[in-house]
Amino acid sequence: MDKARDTAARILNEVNENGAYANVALAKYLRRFPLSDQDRRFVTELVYGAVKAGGTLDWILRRYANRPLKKIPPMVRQILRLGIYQLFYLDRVPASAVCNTAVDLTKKYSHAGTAKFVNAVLRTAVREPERAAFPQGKGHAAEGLALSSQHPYWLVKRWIKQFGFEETQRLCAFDNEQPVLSVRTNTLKTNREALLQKLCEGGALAEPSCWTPEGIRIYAHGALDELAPLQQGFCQVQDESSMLVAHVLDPQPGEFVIDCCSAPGGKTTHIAALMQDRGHILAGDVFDHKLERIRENAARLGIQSIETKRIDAREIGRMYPAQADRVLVDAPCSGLGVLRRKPDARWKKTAEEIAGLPNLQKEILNSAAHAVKPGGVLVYSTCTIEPEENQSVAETFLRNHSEYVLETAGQFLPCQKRDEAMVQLFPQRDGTDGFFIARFRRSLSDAAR
Ligand SMILES: C[S@@+](CC[C@H](N)C(=O)[O-])C[C@H]1O[C@@H](n2cnc3c(N)ncnc32)[C@H](O)[C@@H]1O
Repeated sequence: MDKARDTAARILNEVNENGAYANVALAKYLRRFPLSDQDRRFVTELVYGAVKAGGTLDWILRRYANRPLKKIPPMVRQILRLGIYQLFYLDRVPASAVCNTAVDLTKKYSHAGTAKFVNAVLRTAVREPERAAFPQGKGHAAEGLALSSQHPYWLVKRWIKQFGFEETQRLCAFDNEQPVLSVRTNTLKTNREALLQKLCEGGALAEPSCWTPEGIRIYAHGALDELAPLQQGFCQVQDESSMLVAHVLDPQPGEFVIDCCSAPGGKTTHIAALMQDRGHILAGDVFDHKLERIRENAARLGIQSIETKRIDAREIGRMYPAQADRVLVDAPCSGLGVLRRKPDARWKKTAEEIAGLPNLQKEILNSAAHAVKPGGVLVYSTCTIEPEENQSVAETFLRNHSEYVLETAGQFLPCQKRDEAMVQLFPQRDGTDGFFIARFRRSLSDAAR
């Protein structure tokens, strides 16, 4: 029995059938079922590859399977997806090995008839690959792009409306790139030069980020749990564009700051560092188990000024009326600006789910507005590129809150200032994760209504 493919199929089953996150399921199985280093790498490649190619693999599979995929038992479906992935996307595995191992594996999970079916599907795919040629030409461009770039068709159509075809092509290509690991120097313990030196001495290939004074891009590194400076609290894993948010908030030592949607604490711990760990940061989130992650991060980084609390951000204004110097709303969002970092995310999102988000975002922002002191600052950020969750939410907020003015967020960017009042970073234009940041100031005289 091929242990690597068996493990990969079971992980895929957790992700596709039980909604598990790919990285979490992968880590769990690799811990539970020890494999050789070579097999671990193969399983990782199979799982991430097949998860990212999700809908495209199913489209290919439908060209060869004579029954609806829903009618195929779940484990057999995963085995077929893995088989198709290896045949169409991995050159180095011989086709006969792909078919034989898939058939053997099917016998473990199903009966001989199903094994025959799997054999027929995969061998036909080997003999007639042209059946799976993606549609192209007039009227098929969007579908062809969706299939070849491994993105859902609805999303590609939506982006083509927003950006045009060529920019959508570049955006999808960006999502498929290998993301660079970026870390933020913990300035409470060290400085960027010293950290860069430590990282390089440890064998990493790293360079300073051009977006923030604390950011570092790491191109080559071993396992994260063996990256000593990270374990010792000299840095925090955080995306470069996400590091801009705390700079736009611009917190000062001694202040009371509320971070409403704060887990796992990337921005909260950055805020604490900018405040030199002096003052009080209330880090709220609706999920208890996520608050634990903030406490772990704060302890590792040596931060004292953060208090975590389970709070629905829609209640924050009522609980802390006009009390905070600054409030950050890093809102729950569709995350469409960070798809390259989450191979499973693109297939889990739906247009309906996204349509429901602006209401929640507006409610949170409305409530947060009441928690800001007169003269204080409110920042709204998301990691998406959808105008409905970004500019529209900010504009509605301004219409309903005449006690707030919009400030020029672009002027608070630490390294590359912009004239934009609301900052929107696009992967295909800026080469970073997609991020949105707006900054509002409450007038000194008015009370929020
Ligand atoms: C974009 S993430 C925050 C990331 C975090 N700020 C960071 O930098 O590490 C959004 C967070 O909002 C939380 N959330 C969702 N709905 C919420 C609500 N109604 N009130 C408070 N937090 C909420 C989610 O649990 C999630 O942790």
